[in-house]
Amino acid sequence: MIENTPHVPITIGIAGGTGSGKTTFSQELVARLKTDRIVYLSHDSYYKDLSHLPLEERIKQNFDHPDSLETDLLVKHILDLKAGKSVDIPVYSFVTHTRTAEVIHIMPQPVILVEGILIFAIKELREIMDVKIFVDTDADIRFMRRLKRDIENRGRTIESVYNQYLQEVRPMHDAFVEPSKRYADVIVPRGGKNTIALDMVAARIRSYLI
Ligand SMILES: Nc1ncnc2c1ncn2[C@@H]1O[C@H](COP(=O)(O)OP(=O)(O)O)[C@@H](O)[C@H]1O
Ligand SMILES: Nc1ccn([C@@H]2O[C@H](COP(=O)(O)O)[C@@H](O)[C@H]2O)c(=O)n1
Repeated sequence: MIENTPHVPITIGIAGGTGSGKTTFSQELVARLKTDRIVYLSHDSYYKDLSHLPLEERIKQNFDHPDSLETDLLVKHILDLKAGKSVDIPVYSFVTHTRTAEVIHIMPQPVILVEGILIFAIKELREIMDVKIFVDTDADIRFMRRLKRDIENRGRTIESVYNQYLQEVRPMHDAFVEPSKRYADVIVPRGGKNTIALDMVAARIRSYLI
């Protein structure tokens, strides 16, 4: 049950492991809704800038631990949007592990969609979500998707994806992401291809927007 009145923006969190289909699910949702009264924030945009470190040091960071993200800024941005203020979202590069010089200016809207692997694992974020959806996909499928995506889009080698997965991604998933599933209101198998779940969530948002 969503308790917000139409005057207070509603915040919907979409969590799940890396490669689970969070982005795909969010994009499908936005496409179904056919409205510009929704803003989309990814926790990924708030990775800390590592430009002060040489590249060989940047790649040694654990990007799957909560400390690698500037969560305070994401919380502030969500609260600002809820209060009717616009915000400037950082733009992050997964190739250089740095924030670019650009920002994306976002105006407040009645629906705030927030996505990220750790958003239910961090209390401050979890507590400002009105609806929590966890996209649940088997680890082997997630790894295969990630391998392809990281090589094609994030400038990685097969070896670097293997090593990062074994050293950081899998242990941090087990320590933080998987246990955070218990906080979800809805658990969605098959992610962005689950049309029943997408229709149900889209219908609930539509009724809120009327
Ligand atoms: N249900 C699906 N079937 C096949 N490929 C998918 C599916 N969901 C996502 N993908 C692909 O897997 C990759 C990772 O999906 P994405 O939505 O970006 O995951 P996440 O945001 O959870 O990391 C993308 O290349 C996407 O196109
Ligand atoms: N510089 C970085 C920052 C993050 N990552 C990885 O991104 C994953 C989270 O993004 P998804 O789109 O997959 O949910 C996370 O598992 C980090 O390992 C990275 O590789 N490099």
